[in-house]
Amino acid sequence: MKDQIQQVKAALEEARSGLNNLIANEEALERVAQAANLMIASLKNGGKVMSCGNGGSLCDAMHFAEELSGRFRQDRPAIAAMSLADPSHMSCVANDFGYEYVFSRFLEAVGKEGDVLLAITTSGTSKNVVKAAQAAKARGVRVVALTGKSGTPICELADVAIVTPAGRFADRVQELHIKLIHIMIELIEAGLAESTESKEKENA
Ligand SMILES: O=C(CO)[C@@H](O)[C@H](O)[C@H](O)[C@H](O)COP(=O)(O)O
Ligand SMILES: [Zn+2]
Repeated sequence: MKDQIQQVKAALEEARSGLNNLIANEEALERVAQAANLMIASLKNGGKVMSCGNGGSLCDAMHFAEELSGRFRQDRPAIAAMSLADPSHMSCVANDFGYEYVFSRFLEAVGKEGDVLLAITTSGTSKNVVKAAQAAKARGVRVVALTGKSGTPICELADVAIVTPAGRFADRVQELHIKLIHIMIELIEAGLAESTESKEKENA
C-alpha cells in the first residue's frame, strides 16, 4: 500500500511538472488562442468544427465536440461541432478501404471550405489523423493540431500546431490536451457570446 501511494504521488508530480512546463511555454499558449480564434471565425461565418484522434485522443475529440454541440458550463445556443467518430462509418471504411482512411473519408463527406478540423495525435504520426489533415487542406478546411511532438507530419500540415511535450508517455500528453480542450471551449464560448452581444447592441 505504501508503495502504491508513492506511485500515485510520483504520477501526480510528473503531471504537475508537465503542466508547469506548459504554463511557461508562451508559444504554446499563444497557439491555443490562435486556434480558438480560427474556430470562432469559422463558426461566426456559418462553418463548423470537426475533430478526430485515436484511442484516448478519440475520446478527447468526442469530448470536445459534444461540449460545443451540447453543453459545457452553462446553457447557450448549440455550437456546430462534430467528432468524425461514427462507429458504423469507421467499421465500413476500415473494412473496405483501410483504417488510415476512417477520418479522411468522413471529412470528404461532411467538410466544407471554411470549416476547422481539430486533429489530435500525441505522437504526431498516426496515419489516419495525418490523412484527415491532408483531406482538410485539399478542401479549404483549416487544421488545428494538438500533439506532443514538434517536427512531426501533423505539425507540417497544421495551420496552428499546439505542441505539449510531457515525457515518454501518451497519457501525460493527453492530460494536457484535455485541459487545453476545455480552455479552447471557454475561449470559443466567450468569443461567440461577444459577437452576439455586439449584434444585439447594433439592433437595439
Ligand atoms: O489513450 C491512450 C494512451 O493514454 C491510448 O489509447 C492511445 O490513445 C493510443 O495508443 C493511440 O493509438 C495513440 O495514437 P496517437 O496519439 O499517437 O495518434
Ligand atoms: Zn469536459
